[in-house]
Amino acid sequence: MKQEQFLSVVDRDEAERRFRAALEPLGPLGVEEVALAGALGRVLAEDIASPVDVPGFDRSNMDGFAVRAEDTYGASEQAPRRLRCLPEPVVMGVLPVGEVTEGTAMAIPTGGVVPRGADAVVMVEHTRLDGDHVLVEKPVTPGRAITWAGTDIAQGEVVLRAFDVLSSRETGVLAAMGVDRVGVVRRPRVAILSTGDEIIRPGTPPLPGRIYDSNQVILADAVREAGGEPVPCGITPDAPEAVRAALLDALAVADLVLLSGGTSKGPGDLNVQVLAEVLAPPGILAHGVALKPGKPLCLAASGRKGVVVLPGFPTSAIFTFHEFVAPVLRILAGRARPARLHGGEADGARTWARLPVSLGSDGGRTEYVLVRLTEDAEGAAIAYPIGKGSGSVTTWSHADGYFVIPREVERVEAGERVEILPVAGVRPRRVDLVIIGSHCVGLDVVLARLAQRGVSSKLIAVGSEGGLAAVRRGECDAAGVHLYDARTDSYNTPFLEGGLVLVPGYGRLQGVVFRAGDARFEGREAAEAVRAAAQTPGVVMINRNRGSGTRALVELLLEGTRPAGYAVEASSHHAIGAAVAQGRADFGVAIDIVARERGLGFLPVREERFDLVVAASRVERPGVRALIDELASEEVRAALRGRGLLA
Ligand SMILES: Nc1nc2c(c(=O)[nH]1)N[C@H]1C(S)=C(S)[C@@H](COP(=O)(O)OP(=O)(O)OC[C@H]3O[C@@H](n4cnc5c(N)ncnc54)[C@H](O)[C@@H]3O)O[C@H]1N2
Ligand code: MOO
Repeated sequence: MKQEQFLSVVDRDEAERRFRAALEPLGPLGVEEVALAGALGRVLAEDIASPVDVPGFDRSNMDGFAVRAEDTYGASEQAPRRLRCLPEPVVMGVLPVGEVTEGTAMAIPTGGVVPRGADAVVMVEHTRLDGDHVLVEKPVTPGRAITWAGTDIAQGEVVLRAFDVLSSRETGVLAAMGVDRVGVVRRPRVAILSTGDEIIRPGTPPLPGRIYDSNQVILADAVREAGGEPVPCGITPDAPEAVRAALLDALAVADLVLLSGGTSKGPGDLNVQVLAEVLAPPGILAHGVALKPGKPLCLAASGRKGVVVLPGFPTSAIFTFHEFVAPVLRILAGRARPARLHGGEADGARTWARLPVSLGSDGGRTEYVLVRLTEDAEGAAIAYPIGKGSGSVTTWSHADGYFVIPREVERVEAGERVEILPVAGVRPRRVDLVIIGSHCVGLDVVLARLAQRGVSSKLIAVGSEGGLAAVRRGECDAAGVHLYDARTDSYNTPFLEGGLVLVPGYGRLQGVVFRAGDARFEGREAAEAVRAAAQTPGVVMINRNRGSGTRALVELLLEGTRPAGYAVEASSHHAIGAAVAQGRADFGVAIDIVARERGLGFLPVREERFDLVVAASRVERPGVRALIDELASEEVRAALRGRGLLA
């Protein structure tokens, strides 16, 4: 099959308009009856009027005696009223046969039916027994300790309304009215199909070049959250026949069909062509939408059944799901709320935040930038863009919200204010400790300990320099840094200035990593091995990004040489480990933990310091105090050593 260009890239709102128009009239699906036991989370399809009074009878609220209030007037401990006890007490669950008349009382339990003639209940604590009489020591007014029939719910009263979502509060009320089956809106069935030769199921062993199917899971659960019922359809290879067969099956069972992947321009991106062949009119409505993430999105319909090919990249897939699909699902499920995720009316909390960094945008595409929020010293919100790209799976799960860069805007400057819109299902929460900077496994150890102590934290990974800048601007409590100063040949301390305090962290052993058994490195001394490798034809290195502490070390070892691979700059220790393990490079510089985790050879060079930098003005904050205490504690230092760190 030949590759075709995107039909035409349309505006976001135009794409949505076409999709909605094709599905019209759009409203809740039909009604189905379910047992109360399975009604949680369902949407009521009808108003519920109570078939009974609740309570169904005048009920005593106390253990005591049913009396005529007027017989107790004037009673006191000194001068109690003496009433004759009727021989038959009220029995739970049974209508009393006797009657309370002037000068008499009937023993009654809490929840018992108030007998004829009585208009109040005296609690047992205010009475004494005297043979077959009861002495009442306190007067009661009519109605005292009685709940009258129908005062909680009157028969015929509408208690729950159509489109109420049933939570435990509502199901309890239904039970109290004796209702055990309810009419609810049928849940839209959403078929979910992942496509791609490289996609494998979670739970199977990892394979080189393969990717776990995360879209299927996040989409299925997002469908549930929107009130739908996912119909997982598994993984289909990039083969038109396979996709066609799976699509036909999906169309037969579902109210809406979602595919992910295979919608851009690669040779395996055939899904849209299969759609074009298989779908009944109107077919494809938009393929290519001017937004980021999500450009290759394809919106289609087969009859009035929506069919959507979401981009394969996880962030793009879930973002476009929430933009275009979830609102439709909520309507079908009877859960529609009037406001859209963005635009016009408010939907959840909206806030403004300041951007700490400048940001370029493609222009020509509406760009959605997912952010993590923190606060500056004055409590103003700061929005850190999560710059991991559409292929990231953690961007969505880390995001506290997002902002929109309109099509015509090509750059947003540091310091500009942006409007933060909520990410579906997320309520930004305050944490006790915000750390911005470089990430390290050791930091995970410390933060896990803090969590056990009830100290919540948020880590925004922007690298050492970004962290230092953030702590200077007062945007966080601490920065994790490993910054090398060549002039003093030392770490971190030279970068401290007025108002910043160093909290000692730990060391990480840096060295040369290579595939175990490689005679060019095995058993040699690091500097000498790199010197020789740099002269050997065919040896390929992998470099670190400029500005990183490790890069400075690489330069030192290379002594001005530029072996093959020098221009390839990975941005983390793990990336160095992967490149060497997978044979894309023969050596690189990383920390020994990476070598150990991947079974690589390691030639030690020197220790790098990972410390925390705190603003002096924040040292006494409880979260920061706890961080300092934990880092100094012997348990944490032992745990750090256990992870191979020098503590
Ligand atoms: N030459 C061009 N290439 C690309 C363009 C373009 O305009 N011209 N658009 C880019 C954009 S933007 C996006 S977004 C991606 C989307 O591509 P597809 O929707 O065709 O998705 P795939 O190529 O199949 O996969 C992309 C990526 O996502 C991974 N993936 C796929 N399915 C899953 C899944 N179920 N779970 C987890 N991850 C999944 C897949 O392995 C790929 O890594 O195209 C750009 N390319
Ligand atoms: O649209 Mo893609 O989602 O930008 O990466």
